[in-house]
Amino acid sequence: MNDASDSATEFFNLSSEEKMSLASSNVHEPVREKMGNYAKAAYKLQKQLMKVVFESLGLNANYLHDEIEKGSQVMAVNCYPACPEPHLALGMPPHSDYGSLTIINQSSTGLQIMDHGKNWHSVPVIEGALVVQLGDQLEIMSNGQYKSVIHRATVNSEKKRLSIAKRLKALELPLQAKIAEQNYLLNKGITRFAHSQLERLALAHEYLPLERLVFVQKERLGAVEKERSLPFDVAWGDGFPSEVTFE
Ligand SMILES: O=C(O)CCC(=O)C(=O)O
Ligand SMILES: [Fe+2]
Repeated sequence: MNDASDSATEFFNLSSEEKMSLASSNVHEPVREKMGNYAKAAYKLQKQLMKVVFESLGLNANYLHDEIEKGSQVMAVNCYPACPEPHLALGMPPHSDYGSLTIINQSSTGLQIMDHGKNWHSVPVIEGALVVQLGDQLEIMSNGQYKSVIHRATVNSEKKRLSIAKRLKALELPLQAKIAEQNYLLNKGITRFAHSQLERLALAHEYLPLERLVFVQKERLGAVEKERSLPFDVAWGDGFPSEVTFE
């Protein structure tokens, strides 16, 4: 943990030229060693946590094993310089992460999460502790039993803040999870196809909380339905079977 934080600090203290000199397409270069070790350790932890989550849902601990192995891992190292007017600025706007699990290592307070009453709470920094956040994919997979947390990053007037966010997203949900996803989204008034479109939009625009995606989709759906007078699934369907049986 400390190695990764130190590497991030060292990196952001470099000049632009020095930063450029470290650019490479080889993720195994020695310069990446400390961060690479951290990424590996965080990935191991994420996989263990996914097992616990699946077990808590009454599923096999190895559920989605292959999809997780083949899924994507992104490590974002965020640097928020000190801001003279922190009440007027945000380091990162409110969003939920689109993957399953994110592990955050923050150098100082700044991460805030939103509760049901839409109040913001600061996540304390506890020496040696990491923050685990659930993302949209887990909310969808668990049919809403687990909630994707809406969070944001505030800035500080005196000191620069660093955070390392290690994200994990399973590749493609298998059929059973897709059914759950489809039902969940349908309950919210959104088709899976439209969700995937919106997910792409979210990726392109970096972040959009799930609730916001649903809202945007509903707005669009209203417009499309009016325009074409077609039933919900026909207007936005993706060929996903409406009835599937399991053994
Ligand atoms: O800086 C933080 O604590 C939050 C970072 C974050 O939410 C992200 O990278 O997705
Ligand atoms: Fe995030």
